[in-house]
Amino acid sequence: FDFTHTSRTYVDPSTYEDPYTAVLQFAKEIEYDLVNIEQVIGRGEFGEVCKGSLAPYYRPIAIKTLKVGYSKQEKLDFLSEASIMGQFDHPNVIRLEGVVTKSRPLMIITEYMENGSLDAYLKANIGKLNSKQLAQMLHGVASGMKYLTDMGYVHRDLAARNVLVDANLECKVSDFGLSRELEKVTEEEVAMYTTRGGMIPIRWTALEAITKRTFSSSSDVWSFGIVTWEVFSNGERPYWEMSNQDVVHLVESGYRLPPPCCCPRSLHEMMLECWNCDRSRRPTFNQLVALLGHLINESDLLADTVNIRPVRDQDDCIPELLDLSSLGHWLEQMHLLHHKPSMLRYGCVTAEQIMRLT
Ligand SMILES: CCCCn1c(-c2ccccc2C)cn2c3c(=O)[nH]c(=O)n(C)c3nc12
Repeated sequence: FDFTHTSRTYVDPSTYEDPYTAVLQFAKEIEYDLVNIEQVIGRGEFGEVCKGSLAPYYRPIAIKTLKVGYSKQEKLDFLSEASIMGQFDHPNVIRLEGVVTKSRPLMIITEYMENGSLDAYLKANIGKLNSKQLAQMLHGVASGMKYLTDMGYVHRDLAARNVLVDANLECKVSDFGLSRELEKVTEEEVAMYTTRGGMIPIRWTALEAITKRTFSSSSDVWSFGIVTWEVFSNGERPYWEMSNQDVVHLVESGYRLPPPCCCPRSLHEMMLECWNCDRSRRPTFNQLVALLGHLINESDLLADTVNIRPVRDQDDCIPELLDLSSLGHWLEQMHLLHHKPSMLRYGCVTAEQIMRLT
């Protein structure tokens, strides 16, 4: 037995018959009067997400509330998220402050992340983050996922929308539901298969998890590859407007997302490793943390981008031109040229270049 590796294993809250016992086992009950709700910052399916502060020090907090009229199952899922979060203690996993269960509405209270969810942050900061900063953000996500894997927790919904960003651009894994909050996955993304009554967001989920419902830390690694693509694509939607059906067929036939505009070759290679159809051949989060750490410390991370930056005068702010041979080739192979409009929004190719593709 390896005594050096003392990882506490995560306890599935559904092993407790009473959800209240589970949540108070892992979460601190907070006095409702100490919670100051300041403003609504998001809307979950179960209720609102608010920014607030916690007396007596008025530390900034985020609060998830469970709306009145919730079902028994919704209460179970709501409390189980707190029971799960309360077991974790890592700088790259959102920290639980406590819960309000002795008054209504039920609340889950966490540390406050000033820069919100990663997908929204990327869309709001297009072109402002360099490859090294993006790789550092991914290093944080991978570190959080390594910790969760060591704790024996499989996330099943790792996506940029479920990662939060603090004031120092530190990224923290969030969203520990047992079933998935619908509003995060549109109806169109709901797969036919579900595991425990939850919904599966197809374009982030490993093939074997979609077809055989085998979720594992290796299927979380596949999702991490998709998050890497999102991070280097300014929060672009994976597979653009393609239908779920197309995504599954495309991936089953071995196709993979192309390198994002201005993405270092090493990062796209890492994505492809995460998307190996044989899950035993994918890297572990341990290896991903080490690889990203190495790339960040290597000074020339920027050097090996996939796209050749044309020599332009300084004030020219036109983004990198895509290496169209790869993009055009990829689109052609998949007869996806009808996705031209979305490629234009993609921000790296011009209309005239797309026309040249046809
Ligand atoms: C993807 C997470 C959505 C809900 N949520 C949470 C959160 C997440 C899980 C349990 C409880 C809470 C309050 C913190 N924060 C935050 C935050 O700290 N800062 C933010 O700006 N936003 C939008 C947040 N949204 C949340």
